[in-house]
Amino acid sequence: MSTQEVVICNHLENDLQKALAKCEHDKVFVLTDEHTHLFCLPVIDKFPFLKDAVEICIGVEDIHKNLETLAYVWTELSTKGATRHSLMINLGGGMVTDLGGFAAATFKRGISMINIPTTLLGMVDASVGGKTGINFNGLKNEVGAFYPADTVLIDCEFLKSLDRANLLSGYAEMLKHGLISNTQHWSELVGFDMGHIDYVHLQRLVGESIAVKERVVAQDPFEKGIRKALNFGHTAGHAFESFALAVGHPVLHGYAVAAGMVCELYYSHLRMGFPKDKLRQTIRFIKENYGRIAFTCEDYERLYNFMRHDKKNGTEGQVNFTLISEVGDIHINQTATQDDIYDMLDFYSETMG
Ligand SMILES: NC(=O)c1ccc[n+]([C@@H]2O[C@H](COP(=O)([O-])OP(=O)(O)OC[C@H]3O[C@@H](n4cnc5c(N)ncnc54)[C@H](O)[C@@H]3O)[C@@H](O)[C@H]2O)c1
Ligand SMILES: O=C(O)C(=O)C[C@@H](O)[C@H](O)[C@H](O)COP(=O)(O)O
Ligand SMILES: [Zn+2]
Repeated sequence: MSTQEVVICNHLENDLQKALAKCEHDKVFVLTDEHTHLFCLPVIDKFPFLKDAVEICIGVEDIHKNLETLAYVWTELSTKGATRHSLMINLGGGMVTDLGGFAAATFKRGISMINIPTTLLGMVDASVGGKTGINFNGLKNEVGAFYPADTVLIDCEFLKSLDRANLLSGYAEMLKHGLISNTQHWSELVGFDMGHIDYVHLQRLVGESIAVKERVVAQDPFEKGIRKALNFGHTAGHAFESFALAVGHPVLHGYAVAAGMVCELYYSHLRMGFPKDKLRQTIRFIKENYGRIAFTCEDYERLYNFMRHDKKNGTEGQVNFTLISEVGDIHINQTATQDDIYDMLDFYSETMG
């Protein structure tokens, strides 16, 4: 996989101009969604070097991360003169960078791409590392490609217009990075006051979080092994997310991952001896900030069936998890039975009230 440059910006206009100069291109397309069109596009569309850029705007949130939207983006590229030498700027959260990334990966077999993430989740996770894709057949990220952006530009100024729920959603992935990295980073994250956000402190934590992700991706870009650490909380989390979407009460990705981490930390404690005090402290933080995902024991089989589609599963049809025996001590390819999974769901329901 080609290398990707992540730039923490101190002057977005200059940094974007440099990133564009690195990729020879004939035409620039800017992908936005209806919110980033309003809140974020005005920051960049005044840059003189973007005066001829063509905007493609799509609907918001995961309900639009689908084949129909992807086909719309392909159509816009095709009819508005994109060539193999065109360049796409994805300006948005993970939904835009995932779908836009997959559009860029596939249009004429691949055009250049720059990510400008505008959500916390986009900055610390989705825009970095090359996973792109769409939801399909009711399943999260069922179709996609590894296709890293040439450059990722991080400008935390965009966070000023982001609502609290989406800040928390991104923070859940930061907490995941804490759990898979080191106790000091984890401890700072669970001690952070989400009630009164200190943006200067948050910006430093963003930089550290991106570094955790970059380190893991550099070791295993195609998720053959250790990259599965970045999927901690996602076997259960994606099942919650797909289930919530299917029953018509979508939840934000990070909220589903936070719930998934409760289940998978509990199982890490049972199977791997993850320490009880850290389990309690992490769950307390999640309970206070994220509340509970709604499901009953009648839904267990459906949730289990979603987990059977997880990409980390082996060939034998078992459900695989990434577990941790301590903060930063990662155990990939850990199988759980259907009973184990029902036990995790019982634990979640009892603990989260
Ligand atoms: N590729 C990866 O490695 C990876 C990692 C994590 C998550 N994801 C995917 O990312 C998606 C979630 O991304 P997300 O949480 O960024 O959600 P999102 O992209 O849906 O954005 C959340 C909301 O915030 C709005 N928004 C974006 N920037 C804004 C700003 N600066 N000000 C105001 N509003 C703004 C969006 O329009 C949207 O309504 C999911 O599809 C998830 O599966 C991918
Ligand atoms: O970058 C990775 O690797 C991740 O797993 C990051 C996750 O936070 C992210 O949600 C990713 O999109 C999940 O991918 P999937 O392969 O489980 O669909
Ligand atoms: Zn995720």
